[in-house]
Amino acid sequence: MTDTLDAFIRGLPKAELHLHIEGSLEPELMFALAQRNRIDLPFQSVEEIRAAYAFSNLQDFLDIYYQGAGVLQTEEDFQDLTIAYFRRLKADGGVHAEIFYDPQTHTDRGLPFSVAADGILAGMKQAEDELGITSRLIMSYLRHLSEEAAFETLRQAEPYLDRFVGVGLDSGEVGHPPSKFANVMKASRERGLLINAHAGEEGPPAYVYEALDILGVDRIDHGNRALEDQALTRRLVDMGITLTVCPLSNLSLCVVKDLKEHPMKRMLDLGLKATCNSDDPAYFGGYVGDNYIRTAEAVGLTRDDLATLAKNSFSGSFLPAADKARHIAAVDAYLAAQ
Ligand SMILES: Nc1ncnc2[nH]cnc12
Ligand SMILES: [Zn+2]
Repeated sequence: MTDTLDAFIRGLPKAELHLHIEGSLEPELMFALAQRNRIDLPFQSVEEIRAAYAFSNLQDFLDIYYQGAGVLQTEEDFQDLTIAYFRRLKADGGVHAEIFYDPQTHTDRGLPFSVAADGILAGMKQAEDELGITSRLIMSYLRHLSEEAAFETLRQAEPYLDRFVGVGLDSGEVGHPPSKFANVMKASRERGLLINAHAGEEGPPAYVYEALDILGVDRIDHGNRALEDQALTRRLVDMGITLTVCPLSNLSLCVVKDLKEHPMKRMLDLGLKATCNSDDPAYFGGYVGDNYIRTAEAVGLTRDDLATLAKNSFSGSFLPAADKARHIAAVDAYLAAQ
């Protein structure tokens, strides 16, 4: 990889559309918050934490990720976590982000609903004021829990609904198909929320069909396994559905064995609206810029491919049409200036 491609990617204006804020908790901050909140961690050092980040599948990762989130106790903790992420995004040329958080991970350990929500929203405002980065917040339902528990989360979220752009569906996919959440997703949509679902990360193409047909999703998170089904792939292309693809996550969680086998290039060549994202960057070895760079290296993305990814990140965002057009024009202007 030449330095020039690295610089080209970091300067390319982009949005991140698939980021779990709890997944941006770096070991250093985990240690600092554990100390601040007098919480014992089962690790003696930052190096020991990083050494534990060797996953063979999604569940391996989730076990450590939910444990790590336990150090987040106060609004200030969530604000510190959030602004730290946006500083990284700024360094990678990010100008907008639509971020997930998992309310149930926090309410289930006794925090009031307001603590995480207010802290993250404060961090997002700080990012806009200090860094000029805009953002939107998406609350995700944990799919290993019941639909009833998701309904309870929607009830608790009632005072915040004007500050959430949408809902998501995450956590362990296999055995928890989108159809399990049909009613709560319908209720969420009726409250004006846009619908996202992780589908086709580890789960089969049938889960992607369910996300489309039963949930009526506005975006699919991951979507890799849709490529196993030609008719489904064609449908995603025809519908222009945005896929929030996460290459380094896919590598860490063994969705692909080698980054050289990653389908990103194939997705673009097929005309899918793929975007490039980091998912849980503190756990998967890279933020959004690293995801662009390492994928470009591994599968041979051209500058035009990279610009397409950046444009897809804006066209697939939940921003108003005029803002999308302004950001896409900025990508074209950036390309023309090279
Ligand atoms: N990659 C992922 N898949 C499902 N749930 C998640 N929660 C955080 N990251 C996730
Ligand atoms: Zn995810």
